[in-house]
Amino acid sequence: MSVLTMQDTIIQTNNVSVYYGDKQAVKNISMDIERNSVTAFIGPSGCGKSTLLRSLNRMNDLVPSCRVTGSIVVDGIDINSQQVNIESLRQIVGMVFQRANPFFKSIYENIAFAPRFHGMTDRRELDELVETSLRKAALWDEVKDRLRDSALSLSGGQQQRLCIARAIAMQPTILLLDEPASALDPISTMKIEELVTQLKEEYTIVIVTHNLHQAARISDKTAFFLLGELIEMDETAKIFTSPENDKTEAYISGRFG
Ligand SMILES: Nc1ncnc2c1ncn2[C@@H]1O[C@H](COP(=O)(O)OP(=O)(O)OP(=O)(O)O)[C@@H](O)[C@H]1O
Repeated sequence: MSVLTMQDTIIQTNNVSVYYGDKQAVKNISMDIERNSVTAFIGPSGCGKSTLLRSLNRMNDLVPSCRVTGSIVVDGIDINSQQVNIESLRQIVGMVFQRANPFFKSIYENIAFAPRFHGMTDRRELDELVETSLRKAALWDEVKDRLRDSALSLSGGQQQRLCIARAIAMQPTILLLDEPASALDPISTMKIEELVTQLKEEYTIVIVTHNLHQAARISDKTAFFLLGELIEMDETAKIFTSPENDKTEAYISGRFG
């Protein structure tokens, strides 16, 4: 492997399995994810996409029955090592969930709350961070005159972009998006898709989606999962036009799932 290739890999999973109690939800997954790319996880419901995604920032730690084996290296750090500080990890690897979950606070506070908690107290610095984060999440123009309004006064699509802005404010390297547009109308979905395409200039994005058209539109690489196994991962164009595996072909052509 060339040095350049190694530098380009920002997430490397090696033989990762995830169990809920005795049940194995993710089976021996080894994959490389490139820096500043969009990778889509696709596959039928229950195939382990979200479970694998959540293991990339140790969100599964919150599930007592959950156990992860194998190694996951993120930006050179073995994230399952005892020494890893989970808060720092989640700062590097931000996450946005299917249902927008803004805090019951103002639009401004949704962005400023965590950075302030982590020590940024200068008002001007916080103002700047709020503006930059909202701009990057393509929400600034819609909310700049109502920053003190409750985040809950925003539409569902705006709330989801606010959650993306909130994740961006922590200056992550990687953004994990778990079906971020599945609860949104087509226009809000389009905005999220445009946003993902812009954000990959600065961040590495891994997105779980049920929407195959969405995966085809916005991702560089696509990984197809079935019953906890990674069946095939390749350039998105290849997965959707000439996949190697018959099961991938059957799934993308709508024959099951
Ligand atoms: N907290 C949990 N406790 C026990 N089992 C779980 C838990 N979360 C997920 N599972 C099981 O693990 C398997 C994989 O679930 P996961 O949510 O990762 O799949 P998915 O591909 O993301 O599905 P979907 O597309 O429906 O969100 C499923 O069988 C599911 O029932």
